[in-house]
Amino acid sequence: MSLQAILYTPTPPALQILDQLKLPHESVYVPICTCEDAYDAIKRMVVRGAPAIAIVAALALAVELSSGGLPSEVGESAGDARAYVHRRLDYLVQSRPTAVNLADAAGKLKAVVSAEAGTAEAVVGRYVEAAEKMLVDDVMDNENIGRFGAEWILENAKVGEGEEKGMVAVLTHCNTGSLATAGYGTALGIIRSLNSRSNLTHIYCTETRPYNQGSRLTAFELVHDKIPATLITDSMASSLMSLKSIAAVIVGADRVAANGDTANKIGTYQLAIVAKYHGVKFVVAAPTTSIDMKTASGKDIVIEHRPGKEVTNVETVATAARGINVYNPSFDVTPKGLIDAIVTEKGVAVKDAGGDFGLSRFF
Ligand SMILES: CSC[C@H]1O[C@H](OP(=O)(O)O)[C@H](O)[C@@H]1O
Repeated sequence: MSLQAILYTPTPPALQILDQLKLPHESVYVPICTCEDAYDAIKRMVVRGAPAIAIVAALALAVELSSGGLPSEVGESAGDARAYVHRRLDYLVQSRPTAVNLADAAGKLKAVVSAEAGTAEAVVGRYVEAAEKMLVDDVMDNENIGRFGAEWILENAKVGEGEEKGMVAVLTHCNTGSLATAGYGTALGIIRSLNSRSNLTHIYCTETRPYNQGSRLTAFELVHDKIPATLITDSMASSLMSLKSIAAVIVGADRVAANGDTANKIGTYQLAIVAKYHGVKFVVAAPTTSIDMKTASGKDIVIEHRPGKEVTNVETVATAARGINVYNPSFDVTPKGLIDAIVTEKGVAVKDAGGDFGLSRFF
């Protein structure tokens, strides 16, 4: 049975998320009944992953509207309903700033309700229908990313010879699987596709300090799926690429700027530098919901900084000297020059002779 970060039923309207702060030790689902529940869960990273947080936010409002309808103080007109939906989405978008998926979903949902000229009930109905479609679409997008990414790597990366003819070993960072999306995953979706085609010899996953998405979540998914995998600390990645034949580094994205610069989990940028040095392909897996054509380049991407306790503590145990200052940016930006391919559900973008990814063709 595949792992699911998000459980949703339309009737009765109910949303539950897997508490990722408790993984890998416990698999506990927690109910999300209101936008406040969703905001808190996203902020505290009970649920995380660029696509997953967008879908949880969208469905939380769907459950809130389906369960209790519009609050009495909102009014009964379609205009009142539209304004209320806009306000709730604006609130949810503030929960985490770097991943564009949340703002992208909010913008699309606002457009849907703004186009509904009927009654307040019709506005609510259109919203719920559009939010539910995001859950379904994300899985299909990830399966397409998996297929396109596996094909590109096998055609363009250093594949094995002899006994490992046509096979590849790859490295991934953070968690981009079923625990970061509605299912299957983006970068991990490519890895699942390589594995299902029997073209994967091994995957190395980084621990991904300080939240440990790699050791706690990606390792959990790979063991669950019985995919041959090895966990390394973040500091081992350059040595691994110097000693092992790694065909590609495959990572996710929180926000791909219009020029291809990519914000992703902290530590991604240094992996791209090391990959370039060792001639290893560097592949970004990003649904078009992670591409922000309104942000020109990486320098314009807001980087979330998180509490120092994520660095000084492992769960409740303090491991750092009390009183030390902490620098804890949750993301960094990899410049487009270090990226060989951006794999979307609509196809693979590579740079032209002028260094342009031409991402506008996907919109
Ligand atoms: C397909 S998930 C994309 C992206 O989201 C993760 O960030 P976080 O765990 O802080 O939500 C990570 O950067 C993944 O690469």
